[in-house]
Amino acid sequence: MGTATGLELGEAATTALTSRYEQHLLLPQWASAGARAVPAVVVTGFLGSGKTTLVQHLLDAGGGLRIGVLVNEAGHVDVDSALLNARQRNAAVGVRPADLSGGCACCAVSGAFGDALAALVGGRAYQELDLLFAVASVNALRSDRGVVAPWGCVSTGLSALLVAAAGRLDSLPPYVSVAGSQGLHQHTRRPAKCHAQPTADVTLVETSGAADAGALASALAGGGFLLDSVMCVVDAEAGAEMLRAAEAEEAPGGGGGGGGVGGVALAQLRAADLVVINKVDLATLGQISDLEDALRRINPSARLMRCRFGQVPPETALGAADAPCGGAAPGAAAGAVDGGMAAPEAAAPGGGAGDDATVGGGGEGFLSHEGLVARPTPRTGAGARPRPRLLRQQQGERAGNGGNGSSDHADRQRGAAPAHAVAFESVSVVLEEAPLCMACFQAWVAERLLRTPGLLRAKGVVWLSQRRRARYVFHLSGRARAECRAEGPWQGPPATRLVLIGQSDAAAAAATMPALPGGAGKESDTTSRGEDDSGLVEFSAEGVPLHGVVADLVNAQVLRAAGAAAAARAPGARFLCASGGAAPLSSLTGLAGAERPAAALQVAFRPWEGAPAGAAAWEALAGGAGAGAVLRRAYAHVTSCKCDVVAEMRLRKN
Ligand SMILES: Nc1nc2c(ncn2[C@@H]2O[C@H](COP(=O)(O)OP(=O)(O)OP(=O)(O)O)[C@@H](O)[C@H]2O)c(=O)[nH]1
Repeated sequence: MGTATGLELGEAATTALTSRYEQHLLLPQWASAGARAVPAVVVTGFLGSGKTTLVQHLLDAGGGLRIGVLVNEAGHVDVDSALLNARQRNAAVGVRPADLSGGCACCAVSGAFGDALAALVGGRAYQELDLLFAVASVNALRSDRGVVAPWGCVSTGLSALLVAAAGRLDSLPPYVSVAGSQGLHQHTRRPAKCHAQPTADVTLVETSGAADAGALASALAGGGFLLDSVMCVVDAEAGAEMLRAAEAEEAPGGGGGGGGVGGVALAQLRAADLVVINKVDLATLGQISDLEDALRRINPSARLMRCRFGQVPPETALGAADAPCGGAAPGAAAGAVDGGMAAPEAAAPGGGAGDDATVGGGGEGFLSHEGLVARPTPRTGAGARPRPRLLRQQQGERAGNGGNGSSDHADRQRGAAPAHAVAFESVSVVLEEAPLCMACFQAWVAERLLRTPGLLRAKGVVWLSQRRRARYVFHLSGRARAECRAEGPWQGPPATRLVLIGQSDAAAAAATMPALPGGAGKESDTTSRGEDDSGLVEFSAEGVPLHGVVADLVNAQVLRAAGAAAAARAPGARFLCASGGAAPLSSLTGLAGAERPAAALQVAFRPWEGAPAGAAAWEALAGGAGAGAVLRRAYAHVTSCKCDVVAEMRLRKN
């Protein structure tokens, strides 16, 4: 099945996950559990690093496995489950949302999470499902409160077969106990037991990027779930810089005390069994190499794995704690750091040649799952299974050695505020009455969101007047990279719902929208009118990819040229949206450039005095040196070659 990024999953990938799962069930600790415990994987990572993207990939790769997902979300607008649901072929089922309000949610998360787990395994709908896709939304921030989102499901039949084959029949006594409201060390408090028939094969737990995974892991481990491993996703482009700052902050005299952004990131990394270095398409080999050095310093025993768009080999979702530690697998080249995979295209150690080039798909030094031959991770001994690092840490802390991770919750026990509670604020923006003018939205993004210091993340869905029927998904993450793309029609009533997350009052500052409804800008007038296409130009480059044409590069050129031309002529007119087309939707990450192919691009111009409308505006702004010319130049050689592929370039006004 194609993903939103256009990357394909092979049958081998799904089979690999299934066979990894079978191996799990045959392990002695699972067989002797006396209950049908469900393996649980905690997926953590800093804000915007790509957790949802990775989880989505694993869901796509799930094949016959019934995978439940609990999403620990920041902010009261539950964006992540909406985003996941949007891409799922699942129907939502009617499990009543649970209110998780009250208290610092990361520290109250065990109780809330416990309730979510209990409901998960006890609900009637759950009993009827083959595969559960569960989303538990838990607020990890101070200002907003979370809710547990409705759960969705898909049906397959393979899992029952696997369970039977492994001798783990559903008639085994089911038992789930989840407990604790005070974080890592008190997971036996407030026991909440639920007798039910758990039928999910694997539970993936996605934490919000601001959350400490410890409380979630404790709740899982203290219940009928077996904590399999903790994965931490890191942004290849933004990661090294952030970790440098975090380590400096943590150093004696650094003044951080773990209460800043970096403290949360370090705690997450130290708890990880597997660190996924995501977004390698945006980073140079030098950046990735620096990042890997930092990661090995912070957590020498974690496995490291590079990928883009979360495309890890699906079977790594299970058994990360089993793999040989220390980064590189035996026999793998230095830098090719997957403990469980053969790696024919090993990354160049130390950055290698091409240090200045980003590491795109298949580029030098890039290690992706494509082309890799999956094989099971070797075990360290007959039946041996190392405990996930997080559990080892907790054990160490209880034994009084302090450990490295989860000092946040240790602080909490000593009465101090948890680190994340003082580090982040979230603000939700909900506009239901009218769609937004695309140009105004773009201007707000370019002039406000991208220029507010301390704003770490923004995401959500956007309702635009130029495309009322299309549901646009917006992300701002990493190094001020903004992306907005249409993802099909609205499933429910359209509305703009955004969550902004930042340090201190950055989110609140950024949320002011002078040019949007409710604000003071005159442009807001346009939103109350009908379909408004003034200033919007959609142009398509159809027929790509062509022989001899690198669509990614062409798109990057187009966007840069259009952005530069537009920005020079009209401030705020340089933000581009990708729209759906015949080709897979693409991700236009970055304001002025894109490294990924697009089927159709949109650019909207904020009206300015004397601006011509529509296509004329496009020509006025981008005409001579703009996108049209760039496209024509890029494809010029194709028409004169012997290829039977024809480049069709169009500038199309909506
Ligand atoms: N270029 C590029 N963009 C990526 C990659 N992976 C994810 N993204 C984009 O990064 C943005 C954030 O991705 P998410 O998966 O939502 O990140 P997240 O970690 O779940 O975010 P939070 O839950 O808010 O912490 C989205 O715009 C993704 O499309 C990648 O490998 N390369």
